[in-house]
Amino acid sequence: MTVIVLSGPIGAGKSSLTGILSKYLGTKPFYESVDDNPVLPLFYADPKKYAFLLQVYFLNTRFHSIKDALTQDNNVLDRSIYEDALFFQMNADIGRATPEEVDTYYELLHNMMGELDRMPKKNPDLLVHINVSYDTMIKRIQKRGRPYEQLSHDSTLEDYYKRLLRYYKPWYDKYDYSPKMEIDGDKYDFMSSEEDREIVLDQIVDKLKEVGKLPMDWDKSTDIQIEA
Ligand SMILES: Nc1ncnc2c1ncn2[C@@H]1O[C@H](COP(=O)(O)OP(=O)(O)O)[C@@H](O)[C@H]1O
Ligand SMILES: Nc1nc2c(ncn2[C@H]2C[C@H](O)[C@@H](COP(=O)(O)O)O2)c(=O)[nH]1
Repeated sequence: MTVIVLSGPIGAGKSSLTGILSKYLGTKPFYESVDDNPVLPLFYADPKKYAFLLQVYFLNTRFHSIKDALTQDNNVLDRSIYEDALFFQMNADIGRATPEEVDTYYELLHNMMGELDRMPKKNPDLLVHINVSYDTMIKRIQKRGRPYEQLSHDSTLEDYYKRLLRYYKPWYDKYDYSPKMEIDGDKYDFMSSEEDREIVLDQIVDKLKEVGKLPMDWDKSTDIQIEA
């Protein structure tokens, strides 16, 4: 079984690359709950009131996805559970959670991570992190068009998004649950450019070979079989 998780800020291209990668590798994609998430619009309308509820909602759905993913042979998840605390910590730091909510959240997270430790596969095999600049992030958020995420909807989101990018750098540097790699999301348009898509897929395949999850002689013409 091979588990690949994507990470990166809002609009970085995680869901898009999850779809591309899982199709390419012949594995199952797992997406985080966004369009069917009833708390997300409430959070953007009143972050202080809903930050804790949203975090618990996401933690719960991420946990479900991980459990589902572990019943499949190989899979790609569009966001890691390890980013959960990053989001909540940032929201707490800007006063959107009470100390009691912070304590309860960390206790819950700790309990859930403890459950993960008991699962047949504790950690992913590879984390693929998509780096984007603020400008790219905003362009992609606009392109995707969820109304409540737009700067035109709420100008304070500029500070929120810039802050989020600042939290990601140390988070990625510290991440050590699995091998990891970065994709340059500013440089490669893996959505519209076939050439860029190939470059990015090659980078991921090379890393999977390096960490022993694909045979060294594997190439695109071979039947796609991720090594157990
Ligand atoms: N590398 C890329 N180049 C150009 N457009 C992209 C790229 N990655 C994603 N997009 C576009 O940006 C938007 C956000 O991508 P998405 O995959 O939903 O991001 P995320 O899941 O990280 O929030 C979508 O409209 C998608 O088509
Ligand atoms: N407060 C939090 N917001 C979160 C979290 N995970 C995702 N999100 C938000 C950010 C986006 O508006 C939306 C989807 O995220 P994408 O990166 O997939 O675009 O959900 C979280 O843990 N806390």
